[in-house]
Amino acid sequence: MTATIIDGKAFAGTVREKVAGHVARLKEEHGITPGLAVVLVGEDPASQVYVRSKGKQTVEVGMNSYEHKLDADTSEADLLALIDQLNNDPAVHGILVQLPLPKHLNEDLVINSIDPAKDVDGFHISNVGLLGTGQKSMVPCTPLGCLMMLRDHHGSLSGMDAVVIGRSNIVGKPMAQLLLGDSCTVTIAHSRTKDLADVVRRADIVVAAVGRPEMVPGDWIKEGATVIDVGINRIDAPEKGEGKTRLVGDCHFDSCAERAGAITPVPGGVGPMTIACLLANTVTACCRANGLAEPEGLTA
Ligand SMILES: Nc1nc(=O)c2c([nH]1)NC[C@@H]1CN(c3ccc(C(=O)N[C@@H](CCC(=O)O)C(=O)O)cc3)C=[N+]21
Repeated sequence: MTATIIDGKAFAGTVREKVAGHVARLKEEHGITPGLAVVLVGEDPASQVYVRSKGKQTVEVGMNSYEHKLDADTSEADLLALIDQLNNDPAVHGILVQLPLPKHLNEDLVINSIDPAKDVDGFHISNVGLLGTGQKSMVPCTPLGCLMMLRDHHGSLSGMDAVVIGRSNIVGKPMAQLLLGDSCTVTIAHSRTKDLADVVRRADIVVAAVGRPEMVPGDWIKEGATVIDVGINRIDAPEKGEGKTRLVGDCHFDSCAERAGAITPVPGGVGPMTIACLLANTVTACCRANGLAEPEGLTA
């Protein structure tokens, strides 16, 4: 079998169009412009790229973007004071604090100081609990993007065997909750899992989110399975010239594509959907804050 490529870049474009439509309606009918605040502490180059691209897309769909860049040695008190200010700013409907934070800052404390209603990353303990109990919450962007692509490809996911490789709070665990919510039989595998190859071979849906370049080979993939590759790893590419690099996923693309029924590429798969879902979550947060109907097709 040669896999269908799930084009996350194109799908993200359609999500952004939907978001733009809701933003236009919020402006015309209610005089409200959704606003997203992004806080970046320090100067990690990869984070700067991500924050810039996010700010650009926020403006492109008609929303307000507020960027706060703080020095790497910013104190916890100063960061918490900024979050408090954003929590109380009615023009700000979504707040994202770029992770990872510099070592001297307590990530859990910082995330849990964000108003859960503005927590467009869905990382606040309150949103984690709401998702785990099947209540309305803000859903983490990467898993939400993966779910949208899976639903689009399969329609119903009910009864499918899903294996999530990776148990992080930002991808693995919320992804498992969402798949369970769609009635999959869910296994969460990780670095201590015994016979990982055999566990993955049972899966109709494989979500790889470990951050290890090309660790899943094609012979782990059941014939016809759907592979969602969350990994974005930069590796050396001497074949492109000295000092050159390229992006690869957690799955070995060519061999997995030979066995899978469908697969997401890296780049152009989950990454663009993550940013599109951040915009979607901001519109959702804005609607909820104003007591308006949820935007259709943009929530879990
Ligand atoms: N609070 C917080 N929320 C996040 O959502 C968050 C974060 N912190 N910290 C960093 C990671 C990383 N992340 C990416 C999103 C999109 C691409 C993306 O669109 N990647 C392109 C490739 C980009 C390139 O060429 O380098 C692609 O996969 O096609 C990458 C990385 C969000 N993150």
